[in-house]
Amino acid sequence: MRHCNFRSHVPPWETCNAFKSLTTVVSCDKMSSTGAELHVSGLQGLTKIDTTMGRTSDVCADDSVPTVRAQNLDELHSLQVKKSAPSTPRGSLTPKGGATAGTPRSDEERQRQQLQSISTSLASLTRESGPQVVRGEPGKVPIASVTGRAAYDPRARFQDTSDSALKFTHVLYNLSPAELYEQALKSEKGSYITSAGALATLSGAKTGRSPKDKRVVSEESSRDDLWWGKGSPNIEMDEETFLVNRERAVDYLNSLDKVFVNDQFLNWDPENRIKVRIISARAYHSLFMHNMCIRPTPEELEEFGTPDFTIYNAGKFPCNRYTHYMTSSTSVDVNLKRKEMVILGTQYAGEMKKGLFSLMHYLMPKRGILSLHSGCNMGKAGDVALFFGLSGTGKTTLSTDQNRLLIGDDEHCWGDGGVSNIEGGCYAKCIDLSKEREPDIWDAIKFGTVLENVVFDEHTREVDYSDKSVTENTRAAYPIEFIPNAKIPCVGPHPRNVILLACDAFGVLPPVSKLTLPQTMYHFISGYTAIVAGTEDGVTEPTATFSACFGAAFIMMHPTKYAAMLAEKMQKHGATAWLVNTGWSGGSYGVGSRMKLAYTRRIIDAIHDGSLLEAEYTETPIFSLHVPTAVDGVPSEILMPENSWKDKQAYTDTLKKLAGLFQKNFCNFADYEVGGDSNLTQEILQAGPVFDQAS
Ligand SMILES: Nc1ncnc2c1ncn2[C@@H]1O[C@H](COP(=O)(O)OP(=O)(O)OP(=O)(O)O)[C@@H](O)[C@H]1O
Ligand SMILES: O=C([O-])CC(=O)C(=O)O
Ligand SMILES: [Ca+2]
Ligand SMILES: [Mn+2]
Repeated sequence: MRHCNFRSHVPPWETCNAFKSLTTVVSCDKMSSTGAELHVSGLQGLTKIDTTMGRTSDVCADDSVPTVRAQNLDELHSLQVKKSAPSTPRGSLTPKGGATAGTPRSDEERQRQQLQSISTSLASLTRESGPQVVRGEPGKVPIASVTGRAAYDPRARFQDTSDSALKFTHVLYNLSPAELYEQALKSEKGSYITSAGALATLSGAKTGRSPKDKRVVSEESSRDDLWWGKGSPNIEMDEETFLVNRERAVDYLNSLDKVFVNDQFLNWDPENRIKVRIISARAYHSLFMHNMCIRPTPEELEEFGTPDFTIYNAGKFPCNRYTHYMTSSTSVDVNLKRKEMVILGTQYAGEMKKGLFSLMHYLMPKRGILSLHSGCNMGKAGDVALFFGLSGTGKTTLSTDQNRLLIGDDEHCWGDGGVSNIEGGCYAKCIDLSKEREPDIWDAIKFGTVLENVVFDEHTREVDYSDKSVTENTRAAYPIEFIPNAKIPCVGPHPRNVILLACDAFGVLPPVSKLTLPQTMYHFISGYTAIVAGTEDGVTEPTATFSACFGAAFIMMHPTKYAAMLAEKMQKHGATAWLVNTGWSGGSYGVGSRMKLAYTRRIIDAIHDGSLLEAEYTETPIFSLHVPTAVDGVPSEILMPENSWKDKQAYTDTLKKLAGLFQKNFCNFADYEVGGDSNLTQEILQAGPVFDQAS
């Protein structure tokens, strides 16, 4: 038998058995000469094919399995996906924010209201009343739709001259993690499933936040409450310019085939819960926020109503640099009066998380509730600890503790009733993550978790957590219930211990010290940590970072406002503060080494169980820190830093250098007046390092 020519087009790796058997059956002779004739004769009616092929009926088909109940493939596929059933009968709830309070609503009415609300969120000048929104993916039969403008004013329908006004906006509303995985894998390059089941993704050109591109609208409702000027994270923008950026983001979102909408909550304290809506262009962003914010139950979602705050995340779409106030292509803009935030030119998801945190730093203190950049956990006996610290100092690592209940890893509120987590998830650093050292975080990286900017094996999809090829800021975002001993609801009583974390790359701060109240205020306002800048360039000198309230990038009011609230609450509830150095020991970066996590954990254990409070203390020079002489499970020689440094002169020089940096930084706050005078500030100032520059 001769083979056809087409056979030779097939690359050698495709000569599988199936293909071979096909080519032996379909011979060239039939293809070239009789093929056309067969087709023609087929039109006239094919002779029925004899399926018995001469066999007798004792050889039969395998019908031991019942056949599928479908007439065609479409029908078969429709059997696969079952419609979600509502978990409560409609109309059985008393709506809080809904427009139809008290009256039962039909499914359609409820969906129409939901879409109307989304359409209103997406209103821009091209359509005034919002776009025509359709629920569900483009190409699929719409589940429900509302026509934005036409619904308000049918006469105005033909006055629009913009194509975008005529276009439908497809809304993927509060999708589940599985649906978001599918969306990401289908349309977002750089989406992969890792061997553990997490969704690996890239955040694009930005792998961290862009604080210099953050703008806050100066308007009459909040202007006088906010902290402006030197040291403040609030760089001013006017209302008009905000609208220019808002329009740009909304028009971009509406130009897309589909947008993702998340309606979720912030704050586990039911009295102070905030409803947020996040409109974004990527499944990655939707899944990230699904994990990080509090997830509404189906019943709560039904009654969601109008959001208290809305984020428009245009992600990769840049701002226009010709726009007033814009100094780069990235802009993250907060408008407290409009209750909106616009993100242009960055896909880093942390902008949304921390943008909402800024909002809480405004809303909560106005209600007498302190917002905190801290982790929080609780012992079995109900003893709560807060962990403050700048990025990378150990909030997530140390609040995730197998012996304690996790309330939250990053953002909390402290009110009259105790503490509450603002978020519904955790955002852990993953660089050099190991199962042995951080077992709970390791196990939380599974189906549903977003893994940002990690590197993995192309075949096994096994993540290499030591790989910094994309960035050192690799991250995992997972729902808090992925931690087995999470405390749900994420609330707790008043804290007993307040732990200030610093990663001191100078290696001169003791691994642990007990703070007086003025010292606590001093270190809280200072917000110190030291990172090692430019390791790639061979620069080994640590750089001190001071960030007021351990989160200057997120606070909205003057730091002393938060500090005074902290002092008042600590005093009232009898909390003890500690300064824990999770950074270097035995010398600065390059000479010493990072504190063993196991030692830090023993120190934290001793704080929790109350034993450290009973310890004997000695005082350090210059910083006057009270250092315990012994901690169970920790070598005593590392407790006083000067004992662990070989070069004593280098230790003293480095200590003075750091003290000088503290003093210089504190000058920014030294003459700030609280309650009409600066007495409090003076007392706090005296709790800082004291030394003679010349000696
Ligand atoms: N002694 C130590 N104590 C705490 N963390 C340590 C220690 N040694 C090394 N580490 C590492 O330092 C990192 C601490 O990061 P972590 O995620 O806890 O930061 P964070 O304070 O939560 O910051 P962010 O606010 O950015 O989330 C982890 O990667 C952890 O493994
Ligand atoms: O916001 C981020 O990108 C990460 C974080 O928690 C912080 O920086 O404090
Ligand atoms: Ca963290
Ligand atoms: Mn943080």
